[in-house]
Amino acid sequence: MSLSAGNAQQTSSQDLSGKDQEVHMAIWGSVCDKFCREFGQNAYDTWVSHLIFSSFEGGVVSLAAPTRFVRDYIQSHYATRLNDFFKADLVGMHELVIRLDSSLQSKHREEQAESKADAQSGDSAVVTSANFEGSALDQRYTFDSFVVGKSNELAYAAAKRIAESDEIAFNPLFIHGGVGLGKTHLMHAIAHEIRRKAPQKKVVYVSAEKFMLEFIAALRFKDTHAFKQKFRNVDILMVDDVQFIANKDSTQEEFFHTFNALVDNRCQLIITADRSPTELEGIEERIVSRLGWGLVADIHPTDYELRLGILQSKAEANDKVIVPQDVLEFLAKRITSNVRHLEGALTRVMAFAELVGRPITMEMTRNVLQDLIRANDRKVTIDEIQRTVADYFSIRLSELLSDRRARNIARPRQFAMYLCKQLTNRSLPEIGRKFGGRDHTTVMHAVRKVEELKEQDSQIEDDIGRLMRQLEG
Ligand SMILES: Nc1ncnc2c1ncn2[C@@H]1O[C@H](COP(=O)(O)OP(=O)(O)OP(=O)(O)O)[C@@H](O)[C@H]1O
Repeated sequence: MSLSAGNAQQTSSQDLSGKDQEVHMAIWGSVCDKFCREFGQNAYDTWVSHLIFSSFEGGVVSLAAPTRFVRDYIQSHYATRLNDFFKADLVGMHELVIRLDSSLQSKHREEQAESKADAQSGDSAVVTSANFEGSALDQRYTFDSFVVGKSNELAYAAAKRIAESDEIAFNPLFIHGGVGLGKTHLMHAIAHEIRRKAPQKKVVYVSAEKFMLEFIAALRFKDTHAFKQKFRNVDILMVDDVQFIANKDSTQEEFFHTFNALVDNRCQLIITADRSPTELEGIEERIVSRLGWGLVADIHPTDYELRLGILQSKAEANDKVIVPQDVLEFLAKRITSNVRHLEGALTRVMAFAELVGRPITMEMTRNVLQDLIRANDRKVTIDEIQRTVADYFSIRLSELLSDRRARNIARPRQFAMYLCKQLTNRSLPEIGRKFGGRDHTTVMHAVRKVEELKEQDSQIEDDIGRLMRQLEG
């Protein structure tokens, strides 16, 4: 992971010295690295890159932020995870403090002014070619490196069509799917391909978060004209993770007008989100309906064959260590959560083998990946729970999901909701939606009811125990 401008290495030298400083710099670098992996380069560039590592004293890590806005945002959105990352690397660390250091402000302002001037001149620091503006593109994310399977073939075909065709076949292209399944990869691949084939076309790729931040900056600098110019004067606009603008009213207003202007001018829009347009919460209806105007392509969770294909292509791209086929198969079988974790697992095993200078074996893989394998083993899906509960009580799945209130159907339904809450990370509204669009209060009621029943009735406790073992086993 490359960290831009070497910011990860920034520390306040007056507080640290010699070997300590080296160690702390390395740890800060590793924390930034983990942050990038979890939240992405955009979030890093926008927020964490402005922090300075000040000190580590008496178990307290102190970071400095240049402005109150940056500090508060990081505090409320990322501090918990930063804290976890530090704790994993820094023995004896028990608290993270982010303080305001106004002496950093002038530097921060200079950087902002620079990037603003760059944006206006079309020569921003993150511009990667004459026709490309926005956030930096990852060079690895191309169509060639994207492995196609059943779960992503529609999104892949649509992305290819947009990259290769001069006509607008559908507008917008809306790609949605769970975390780490390749949405950003496909967007970058489109941008690379257009850059290669039609260098005269102007392409802007931006995360929805960056879109919002630039909009806020434009309002602050009273420069919305430049903002509009940048986002409306393009051939192709790509907005990644649009769910981010949920409940951000002014940004949605601006996004709405940008959307309309681009569609009116017959410019291509490509948008991604973690769920379908109709499932987006906190986004205005007029935007939701527009998001569904063109082609909505979803990327489903990967199947075994696709995971193995991805692993094989990544292993082949590495010429330093050989990864045996049984290890690839083992990973494809056991790491099912998402492609980012799958890649991370392979990278970890390869890095370990390279460091210790030994060939990769199954035993080494199991040892190195203990935690990941355990985390994946616990993963159960809502669909599996529904099927298992329906089978257990000998009712049809359609009955379980229906509105029927008869006790022999309603009770298993409550059991299934309870198990979803216990065995998955899904929120109550998400669980409700998977049970025929029920409200989150219904799920909450079911969870409480089953908890009560378990206390009162040993048969029910027994049933729940058996179902849990069946699902986890
Ligand atoms: N089909 C695939 N072939 C090859 N690599 C893939 C595939 N799908 C995902 N990846 C890789 O998995 C990683 C995560 O993908 P990406 O960042 O595109 O996910 P995402 O869907 O945008 O996730 P998020 O919702 O977190 O933004 C990337 O390194 C990407 O290259």
